[in-house]
Amino acid sequence: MRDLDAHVARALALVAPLAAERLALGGALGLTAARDHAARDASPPFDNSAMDGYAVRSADVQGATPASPVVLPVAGETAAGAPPGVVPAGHAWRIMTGAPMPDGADAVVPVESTDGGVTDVTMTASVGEGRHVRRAGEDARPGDVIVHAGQCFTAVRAGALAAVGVATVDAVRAPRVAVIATGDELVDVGEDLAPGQIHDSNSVLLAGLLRQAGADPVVIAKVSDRPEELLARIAAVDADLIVTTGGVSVGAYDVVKEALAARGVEFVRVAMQPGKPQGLGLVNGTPTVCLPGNPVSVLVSFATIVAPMLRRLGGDSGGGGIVDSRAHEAAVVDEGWSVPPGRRQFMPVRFTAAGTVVPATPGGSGSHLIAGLAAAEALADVPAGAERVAPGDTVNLVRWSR
Ligand SMILES: Nc1nc2c(c(=O)[nH]1)N[C@H]1C(S)=C(S)[C@@H](COP(=O)(O)OP(=O)(O)OC[C@H]3O[C@@H](n4cnc5c(N)ncnc54)[C@H](O)[C@@H]3O)O[C@H]1N2
Ligand code: MOO
Repeated sequence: MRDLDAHVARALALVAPLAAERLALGGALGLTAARDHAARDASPPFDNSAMDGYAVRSADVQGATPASPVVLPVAGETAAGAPPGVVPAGHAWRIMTGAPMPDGADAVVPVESTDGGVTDVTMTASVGEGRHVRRAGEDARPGDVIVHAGQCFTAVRAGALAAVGVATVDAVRAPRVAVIATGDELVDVGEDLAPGQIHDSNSVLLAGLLRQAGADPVVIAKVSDRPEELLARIAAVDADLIVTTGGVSVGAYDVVKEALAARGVEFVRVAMQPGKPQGLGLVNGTPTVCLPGNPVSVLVSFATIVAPMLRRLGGDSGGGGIVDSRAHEAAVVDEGWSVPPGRRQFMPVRFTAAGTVVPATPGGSGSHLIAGLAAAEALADVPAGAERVAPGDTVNLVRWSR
């Protein structure tokens, strides 16, 4: 059996980063930055107040207490969105959160420490210089790199770029992926099941996993166990990656193996559970991954083999391992389970209220337990050689979307 890391290395050797394209910021969500993206504007763009209150020269309110308040005339006011005013010495300036500091002021007295006056204001607390003032550029200065090449444009990073005035970005285009489920037993969800039939859930699962990973599932198809049908479907595909499910094992009707073994795909057994039977190769020049049919095996194979390929296609330079090298996570196990001999195990787990993990499906690791998988929040990555995972053990976690 082939070691999983060796298999992933071969998978990564099949793919190379795709070209970049210029996009509006909002259209780049989930894609990878093709270059560093720097701030155009400062954040904050100007000195402004962190509080509703009064901008003052801090020296003018020194020593103010409830017992000996300081009274200052109010020279004017600024709301957020208005240009800054000018506060003369010995005066206060009414100001709202986010409004620009008036020239002359160096601190803000919150309204709670005043009587809220509009012509004169009584201050019952002093403030130090700079208090409650948000300085221009303290968050970012023009030219500061906000998103680095190779990082994903997440919602948070898009928000950060918007704040510093970046409206257009260069992103690696989304990988175009064809999903082909195989099996005579498959019918679309929404249709009634005749005896022996099951709903094609792998297509739905894979298309969703691809979307969540920032890829574009351009083909979502299901074919029968006839090799000609599979080959015709593949011949019509224009994609960066083909992912098939089912038909890779040792059964009499293992269509994928039958059709693709002589066309560039190598079928191997990988030392993991689930997901042992796997195929990998170039079909008509297109990187092709053939996953087993069991739905839990599909999820595990996606997280361990397909996701790193998508990251490489998307230009991610981050190591190319199973897990994004910057996203390691671990958890303590609350309820143990057994581990198959000689195979690295990926157990679907869910979190307890205490932050520990337990198997997501009662009874453990059946690779057909797709409905039970709805409770899963992560995969516990258990090294080969362990006999059991016991309560109190720490396990590494693998996620399947970013
Ligand atoms: N004699 C042996 N039998 C099996 C072995 C083995 O080593 N020796 N390995 C088992 C393991 S492990 C796996 S995993 C499966 C892999 O089988 P295939 O990839 O050939 O997949 P199928 O036989 O086509 O399907 C397996 C299972 O999954 C269901 N399935 C398939 N496609 C879908 C779909 N699109 N949506 C939902 N469910 C699907 C299918 O009905 C089967 O129940 O082989 C074991 N057998
Ligand atoms: O290796 Mo199979 O993938 O156990 O279900």
